Amino acid sequence: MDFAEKHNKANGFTKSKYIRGYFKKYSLNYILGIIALLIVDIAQTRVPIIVGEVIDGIEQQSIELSAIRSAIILLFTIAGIMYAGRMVWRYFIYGTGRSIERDIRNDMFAHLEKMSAKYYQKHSPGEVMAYMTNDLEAVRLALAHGILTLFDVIALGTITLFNMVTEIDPLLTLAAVVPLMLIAVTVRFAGKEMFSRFAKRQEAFATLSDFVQENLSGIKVIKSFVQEDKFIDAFKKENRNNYEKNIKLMKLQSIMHPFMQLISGLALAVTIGYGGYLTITAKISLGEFTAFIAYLGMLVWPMIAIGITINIFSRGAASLSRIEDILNEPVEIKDNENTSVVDRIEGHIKFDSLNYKYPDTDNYVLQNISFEVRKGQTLGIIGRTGSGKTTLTNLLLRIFDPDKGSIYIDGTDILNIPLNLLRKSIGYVPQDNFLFSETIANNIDFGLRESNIDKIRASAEQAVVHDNIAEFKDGYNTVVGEKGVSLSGGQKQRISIARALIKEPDILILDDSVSAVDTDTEERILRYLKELRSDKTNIIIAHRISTIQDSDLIIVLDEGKITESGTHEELLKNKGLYHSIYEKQLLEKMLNEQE
Ligand SMILES: Nc1ncnc2c1ncn2[C@@H]1O[C@H](COP(=O)(O)OP(=O)(O)OP(=O)(O)O)[C@@H](O)[C@H]1O
Repeated sequence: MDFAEKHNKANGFTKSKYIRGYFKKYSLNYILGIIALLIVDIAQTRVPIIVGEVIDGIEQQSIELSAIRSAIILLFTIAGIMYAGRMVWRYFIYGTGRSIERDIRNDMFAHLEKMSAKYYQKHSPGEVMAYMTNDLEAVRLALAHGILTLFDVIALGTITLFNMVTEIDPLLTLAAVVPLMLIAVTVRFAGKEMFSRFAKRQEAFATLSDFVQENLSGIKVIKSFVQEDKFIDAFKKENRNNYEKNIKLMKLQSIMHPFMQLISGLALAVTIGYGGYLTITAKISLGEFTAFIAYLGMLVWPMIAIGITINIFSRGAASLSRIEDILNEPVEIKDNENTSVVDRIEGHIKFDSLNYKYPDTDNYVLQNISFEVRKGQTLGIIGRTGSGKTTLTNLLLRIFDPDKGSIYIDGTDILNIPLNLLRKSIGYVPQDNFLFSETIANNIDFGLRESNIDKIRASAEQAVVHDNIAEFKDGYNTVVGEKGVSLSGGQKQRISIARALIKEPDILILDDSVSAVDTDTEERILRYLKELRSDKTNIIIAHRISTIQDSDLIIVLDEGKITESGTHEELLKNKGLYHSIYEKQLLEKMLNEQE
């Protein structure tokens, strides 16, 4: 991006409607902060004049002690004003930056919660996290530090230059300021490189952190495959990269800082040379000369800050546009004008010639799917891995919407059922049964949030996990470790089942949810389901025939198509895929029993 483009982007920052809404909301804070800043700048630029007058008085031996006392009192008063003023602007401007950052983060999170699975397929968690951290940070910097330096540069620069020109000498001002401008130009252009090196350093650090995090999560796998040395070497590489990026940044900083000091020194040399001459030839007084030197010191900061401010706004604008892209991303799966006023779901499901393919893929993973399950019936789904079973349930939950064909519940197209009602009416036990790092009770109560321990316990009993939970020292208050590490796979599965059962959903979906439990426990769970949910709809996906053989309807999925459907007995008679899976599993069982 070239200078002009970036400059336009800087304008873009304040032109953004979204950010202008926040400027408006916090306008009073900004106004108070800027007023405080102006007062500080005005007070600060009085100091050299007062000191200069005292010096002149002393030199000409015309000053009274009482005048020195008044000058000291005035200087103290100015120091007091500057102290209070700096506190005020810090509070209002930096505080407002933090407030807007908090508000934007809330906006982003609320919007991200509405985004569909399709969105997350295109945007990785790492990318989304970068928007929520690095980009937001860049925007906050513009909102706080950027605004502050912008006004400070204008106010302090103008007042100081005005005082130098009107109170001391215009030509001396020109002679001293020209070298100082080199600082502004240097910061502006070297600053671009500095930001780029800074971003690379951040990136290297983020990669390093991700590496450590993944390593720690997968430490058991690493150890069991004796891969520690490989990971140590890979870590060294990442760590070296991080070191190099830091050194690159440091190198530039170590060139820039002394260079700026050199330029300030040059400006001072010019001032002392030419200003000294003007003093000796009595064109300006000694007091004015010292005041001028003090002003020169005050001008260094605005010169540095011009470049910094432009860079901060450019970066802020680029980050803001990325954040706005997220906020403007349309919510794909939502209620629409055709949403009907249904307030209850009975559970009669009908798939009608449904087809689905994932975004950015060519093949339909579901083709021409049609079947019907009535309220009170259980549907069993079986099929090889990758045959489309999970996809089918995700379409029912509207995690995705179908490309062709429809799904009806109680005769209404699910696209027209209020989304909240649809999802509230379905108890879903996903294959990867994710648990939150909270207590077991809260994990089970997740969809209800009633904190009714009797209900929590009852659903844990139905999921045959109560006895396990009772054995834990803290029982239902046991906090599930990160990603459920303290629980076995089977326990996690059954807690997820309890979480679905507590909702007493009209439709229950178990996606391969009893695969990690032994057959006796599985039988007990299925028995409970039969007793408790005989008047509700159940969908059970399984790889084991024993899990689904009692279903009212079983469908066999193969490469996205229903190749067989019927009851267990009917399917066995068919002698198709179902029959061959059955035979295989029967043989496996017999062999296991013989062992
Ligand atoms: N998010 C996705 N993007 C692209 N393709 C996907 C996605 N999720 C699944 N697929 C593909 O869709 C097909 C069906 O996957 P699905 O998870 O529905 O199968 P499944 O029958 O549930 O498998 P399993 O028994 O292993 O759970 C597979 O070929 C899979 O690779």
